[in-house]
Amino acid sequence: MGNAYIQDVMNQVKGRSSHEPEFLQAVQEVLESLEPVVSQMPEIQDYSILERMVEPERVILFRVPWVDDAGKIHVNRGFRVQFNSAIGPYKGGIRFHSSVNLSILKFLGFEQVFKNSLTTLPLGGGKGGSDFHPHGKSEGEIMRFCQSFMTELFRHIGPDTDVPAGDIGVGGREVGYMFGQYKRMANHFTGVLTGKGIDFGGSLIRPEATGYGCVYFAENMLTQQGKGFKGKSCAISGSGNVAQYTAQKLLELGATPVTFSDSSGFIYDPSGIDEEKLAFVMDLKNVKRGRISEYVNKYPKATFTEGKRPWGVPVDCAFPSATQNEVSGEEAQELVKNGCMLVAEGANMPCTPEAIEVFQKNKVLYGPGKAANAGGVATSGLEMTQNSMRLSWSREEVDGKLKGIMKSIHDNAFEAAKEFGDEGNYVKGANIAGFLKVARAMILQGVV
Ligand SMILES: NC(=O)C1=CN([C@@H]2O[C@H](COP(=O)(O)OP(=O)(O)OC[C@H]3O[C@@H](n4cnc5c(N)ncnc54)[C@H](OP(=O)(O)O)[C@@H]3O)[C@@H](O)[C@H]2O)C=CC1
Ligand SMILES: O=C(O)CCC(=O)C(=O)O
Repeated sequence: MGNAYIQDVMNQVKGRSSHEPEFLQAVQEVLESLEPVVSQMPEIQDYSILERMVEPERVILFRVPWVDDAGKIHVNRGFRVQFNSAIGPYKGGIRFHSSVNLSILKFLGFEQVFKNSLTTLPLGGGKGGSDFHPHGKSEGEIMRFCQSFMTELFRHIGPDTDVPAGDIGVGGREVGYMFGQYKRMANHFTGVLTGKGIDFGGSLIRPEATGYGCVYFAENMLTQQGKGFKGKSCAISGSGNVAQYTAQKLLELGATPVTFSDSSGFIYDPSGIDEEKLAFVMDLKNVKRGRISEYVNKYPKATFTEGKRPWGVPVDCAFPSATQNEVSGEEAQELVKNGCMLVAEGANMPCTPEAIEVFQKNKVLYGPGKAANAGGVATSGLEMTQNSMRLSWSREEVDGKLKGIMKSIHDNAFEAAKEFGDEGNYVKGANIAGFLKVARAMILQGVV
C-alpha cells in the first residue's frame, strides 16, 4: 500500500484487531483498492471516512441458552454486527455454524456494506449469527434454538433499523421460526426479516436469487467479451442454497455443472449434473438433510473425493459457493492450468488473496463476491419494498428486476475500474463503486 493515509488506517485496524484474521483480510483488500480514489479525493481523509468505515457502528454479543431433546441445557453465543447505516437500515444475513466468531461476522458485515451499496437499493450493512451448529439437530432443537436467539435479538432489530435474513445454516425454516418468535415478542407483524415463507410476506425468487444473480453477473462478464455460457463446463462448490440455484440457472443457459461439495468432500459427475440429478441433490440436501457423498450411490458413474475441494477438475468456469477461503493459491493455479477462464464468487470471500492474484495475472474473468453474489440481498431489498407496499410481485417481475440490478452492478463495477485506471479489474471496480456512495452519505450526515 503506497498511500500513507491508507497505510495508517490499516495499521490502526491491525493494532486493534490483530486476532481477527478474516476481518483484516477483508479490510486490506478494500483499502488497497481505494488508493486511486483516496489520492483524488482529499475529503475522504479530511472527514476520516476510512477510520469510521472500518469500525462497526455497534456489535451486540449475547447468550443463547437452549434445551436439547434429552433435557440437557446448552449455551451458544449470539452476535449481531451492525456495521454501517449511512445509506439505509442494517441489512445482512444470519449464519449458524460452529466456526462463527467475531472475526468472521465482522468480515461479513464489512463486505456487506459495500455489497449493499452496489445493489442500487437503500440498504446499510450488517451480519449476525451464532456458533450453534445445526447438523444433526432435531426439528424441535432447531426451533427452540431459533426462538432463544430471537428472544434477545428482537430488541435490536426492526423493519427500519436492522433487517436480518439467512446465510450458512439459516434457510427458510430457520427464518420462519425466528419470524414467529419476533412477532410474538414484539406483538408486531412486519417485514423484520427477509427470506420469509411465501405465505407470510416472503418474495418469490428470494430463495433462487443469490445463485441466479451470480450466474447473471458472470453472464454480463462474458457478454462484455462477446462470449456466452453455451457448452461451458462448470465446477460448483457447496451444495446448499447458493450452489443449487447457481446450477439451475447454468443449466437453463446451456452450461453444464459437473461438481458439488460439502464439508466432507466433493462429487464429480463428468457426464454433467442435469435437471433430474439436481432435483435429487435438492431433495437430499433440503429435505433429507443428507451428505453429498450419497450422490454416488444414486449415480455410480460419478466419483466422491473425501476431504477435498473440486478445483482440480478440468472446467471452463468455477463458482465457489460454500464458504470463505475455500480456494487457495495452488488451487487457483490448478484451475488456470486446466483452462478455467471465469470465476464468479457465490460465497463471501471464498478466494484467498493468493488465488485472486493468480486469476488476475492470468486474465481469468474474476467476479468478487461483493458484486457477484449481491443478487440475494438485492432481492431481500425487493422483499422489503413489497412488504412496505403490502403487495407481492410475480416471479417474472422479481426476476426481471434482479437481472436489471445485476447488470447495473456489473456495469458500475466495470466503469469504476475503467475510470480509476484498471479496466477489467472487478475487485477494484466493485470496491470503489460500493465505497463512493457510502462515503458521500457519511460526509453529508456529519460526524456520527
Ligand atoms: N444464502 C444467501 O442468500 C447468500 C449466501 N451467500 C454466501 O454463500 C455461501 C453459501 O451460503 P448458503 O448456500 O446460503 O449456505 P447453506 O448453508 O445453504 O450451504 C452451505 C454449503 O457450504 C458448505 N460449507 C459450509 N461451510 C463449509 C466449510 N467450512 N467447509 C466446507 N464446506 C462448507 C456446506 O456443507 P455442510 O453442509 O457440510 O456444512 C453446504 O454445502 C456463504 O459464503 C454465504 O455467506 C452470499 C450471499 C447471499
Ligand atoms: O438477504 C440478505 O439480507 C442476506 C444476504 C447476505 O447475507 C449476503 O449477501 O451475504
